[in-house]
Amino acid sequence: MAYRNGSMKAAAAAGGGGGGGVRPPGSNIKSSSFKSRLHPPHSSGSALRRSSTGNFAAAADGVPGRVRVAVRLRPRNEEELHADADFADCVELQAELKRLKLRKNNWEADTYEFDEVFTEFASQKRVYEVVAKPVVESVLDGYNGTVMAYGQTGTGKTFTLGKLGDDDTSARGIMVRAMEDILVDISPETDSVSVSYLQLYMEAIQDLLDPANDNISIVEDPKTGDVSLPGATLVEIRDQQSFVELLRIGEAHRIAANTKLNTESSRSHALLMVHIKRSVGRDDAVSSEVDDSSHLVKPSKPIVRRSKLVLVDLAGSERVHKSGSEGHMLEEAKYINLSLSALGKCINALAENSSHVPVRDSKLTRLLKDSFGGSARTSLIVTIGPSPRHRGETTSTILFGQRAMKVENMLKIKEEFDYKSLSRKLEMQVDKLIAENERQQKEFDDEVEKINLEAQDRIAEMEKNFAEALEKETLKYQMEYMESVKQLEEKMVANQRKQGRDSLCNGEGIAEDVHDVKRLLENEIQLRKAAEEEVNKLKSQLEQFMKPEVGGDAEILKLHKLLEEEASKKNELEEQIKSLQSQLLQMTFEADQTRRCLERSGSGNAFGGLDSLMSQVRHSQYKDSGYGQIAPINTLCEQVGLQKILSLLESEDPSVRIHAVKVVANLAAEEANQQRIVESGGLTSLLMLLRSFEDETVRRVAAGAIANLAMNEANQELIMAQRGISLLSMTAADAEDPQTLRMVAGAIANLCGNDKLQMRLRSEGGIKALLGMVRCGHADVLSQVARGIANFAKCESRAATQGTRTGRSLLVEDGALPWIVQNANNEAAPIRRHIELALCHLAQHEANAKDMIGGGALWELVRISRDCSREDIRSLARRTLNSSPTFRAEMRRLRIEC
Ligand SMILES: Nc1ncnc2c1ncn2[C@@H]1O[C@H](COP(=O)(O)OP(=O)(O)OP(=O)(O)O)[C@@H](O)[C@H]1O
Repeated sequence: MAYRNGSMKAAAAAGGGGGGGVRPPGSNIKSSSFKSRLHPPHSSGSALRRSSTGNFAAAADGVPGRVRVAVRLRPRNEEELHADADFADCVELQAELKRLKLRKNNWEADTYEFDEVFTEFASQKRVYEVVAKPVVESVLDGYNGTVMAYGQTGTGKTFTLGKLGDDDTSARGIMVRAMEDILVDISPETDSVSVSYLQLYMEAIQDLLDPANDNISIVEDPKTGDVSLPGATLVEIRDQQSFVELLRIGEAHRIAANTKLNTESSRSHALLMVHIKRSVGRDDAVSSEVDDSSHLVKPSKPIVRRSKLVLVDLAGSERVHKSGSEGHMLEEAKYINLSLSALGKCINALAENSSHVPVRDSKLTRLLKDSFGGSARTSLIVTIGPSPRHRGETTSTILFGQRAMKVENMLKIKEEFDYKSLSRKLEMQVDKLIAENERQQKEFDDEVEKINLEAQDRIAEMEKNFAEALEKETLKYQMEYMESVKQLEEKMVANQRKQGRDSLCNGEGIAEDVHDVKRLLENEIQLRKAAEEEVNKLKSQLEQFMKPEVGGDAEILKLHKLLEEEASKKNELEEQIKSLQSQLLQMTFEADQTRRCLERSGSGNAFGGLDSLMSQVRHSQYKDSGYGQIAPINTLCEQVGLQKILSLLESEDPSVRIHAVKVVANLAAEEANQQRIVESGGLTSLLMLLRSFEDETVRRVAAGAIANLAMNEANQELIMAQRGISLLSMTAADAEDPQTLRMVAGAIANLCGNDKLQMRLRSEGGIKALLGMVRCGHADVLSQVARGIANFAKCESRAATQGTRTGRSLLVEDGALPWIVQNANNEAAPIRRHIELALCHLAQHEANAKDMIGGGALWELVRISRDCSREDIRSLARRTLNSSPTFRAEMRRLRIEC
């Protein structure tokens, strides 16, 4: 067994990468491998990538990568089986040792070591996986790659690279299998694959996908040295089927010829260029412009890797005398050989690290500039035939492969920013930001609206509270004022009573009373001051409220109005105080007058001398007792005579007077007797009895009799004419017994129902007498008082309707309203009923409306209109409220519906 010479050994040793070159037997020959021991950066981790053991670290600076070379032996063809039947193959393969022995003769052989040695039995699959797959993987990782077949014509270059395997998929060549792996690995959403298919024929580059395009220029990037063919058709590949179709089209356009050595001899170099563009996002490479937007997802900076896989099916080198090429085919052969020879020279130069590599000698070397000594990962498969007849060509091929193994490439990854993709991503980001901004703006607007509404609600509530507080205060001061007036009036009545009772009234008592009244006035002045202070307080609250942020102009105007009303009420109070002061002066004057008058007249006994009648009365009583039954009063009257009975009313004997008054009262209860009693002077006598302070019974019975007489309209006028109202008022002020008061109140109540007596009754203190009696608190008394007020109000209302009366009610003027309002909801039904009617009558007169509103009567009227158990009163109240403009306006203001 022969070995190659020493110079080859040295060259092989210098080849690096742990492989290649001829090694002497027993020397430390390392088995080379197509599989690199380096791993590429940014591996996508696909199944395809996992099969790779390539290592391409430090891609930016490039990693060294020797050209890998495999040799493939074609099986003997038909012709060789016959022609060389008696001869052994010119090569002997030791595949497991990756060695090839080239026989020089029967006893001598040269041994060559390759990165891989494929016997004639090697499958297409294995050839692909060993030779091409590592390159394909590198390309998918972003490196350029070249797989090239070189060999004598007819040795299986096209078979190895371009076989489509239509009928037998196991026969598929490297081109088909490479694309299958590429399509499996890439992501259709972010990556793209496109191909161009060209042939270099007689130094012209023709587009196999568009044969008319037959003079494509080679463009070299002066900076990077990258080679490109911008004029070539570039077809994007989406599926395997369309790719195979493309190959079929290209194959159909490839120039081939029938030579002696190959019936389908390719007459051109074919180059399939597969361009891969892959997007690789990098989270660590975020642009500073978006760093501030921490709430946003940072867009990764889009990186694109562009790589290129070049699959080269070289035309076969041929000895023209063997191939039988002549004429045009000879020309073709010359071009083929010329370009292959140029390729060989370049590889020699590169293998020997020559400073000059004659790349420009042919288009083939220009096209493959990157594949040998460039930045691509390159695999070369050299195909050989077994025939000893072609030993020379086989040797030449093997030596070409050996030299190629010494060529060192510097693998570089090509990455660039994908500005288009970045722009798209940023646009999406901007859209998101705009949408987010709009959402936040809407949220903000909604929030502002909500706050506005809440503020309005709060202002409305404050307004309401303020109005309520104001109203409450007003009411409070009015009540206090009324209370003061009442006290004054009580005092006045007490004075009257004292004047009437004490014949010798001395100046000291009056002075005391005057002093008391003055004290009350001082209290009143204090109250007025308190009211003024309250008004000032309200004013300051108003000023506070007038601040722009609290209330608007309308609110301020409203408050002004309320203040004005408050001030006018205060003025009214002052007026009333003045009036009370003048009344006090009048009272003092009258008291003096009365005292003087009494001093002048002295006291006397107007009654007497009726003993006989008395005995009859006593007898009558006795008879009643003795017979067990009461004799009818009328019978007594007939027997004794009315005149006689009436005269007994003035008897000096108190017991006689009592019996006599009882008799008269019983008679007065009969309507038929009333006129006779009055005509006979009974009314006068009865009125006089009211003065008999010493006996409550006499006064009570007399008052009852007067009350009965007062039921008759004619008698009412007589009672009034005889100053009966003054006497009744006096009794009302003085009496303590509820029954006496009930009788007096009943009598006055009857008088109140007379239209003609209204003014006089009032001027003689009838209303005040009525009101004075409420101090008693007895329901019977209160009921009579309420009845009197209702009667009076009814007459007033009638007079107002008839136009005979104007101005506000005398009841109101005499201060009846607070008591009326206070008792409008009295639990005793008779009292309540009379007062409800009184309120309705008062309300019918528009002049009373303002006082009634001020006094709180409106609320009672509204309640009556809603709750009164009697339908007629309910509807009367409703009608009354609705017919009064003042009430209507107030109800609108208070948002009350009736
Ligand atoms: N490994 C192989 N196994 C079986 N048949 C093969 C093998 N290699 C080549 N052949 C056959 O040999 C013949 C020639 O092969 P092919 O056309 O691929 O050679 P070539 O090197 O491309 O020739 P040329 O350079 O003239 O184009 C074909 O019929 C092919 O089928």
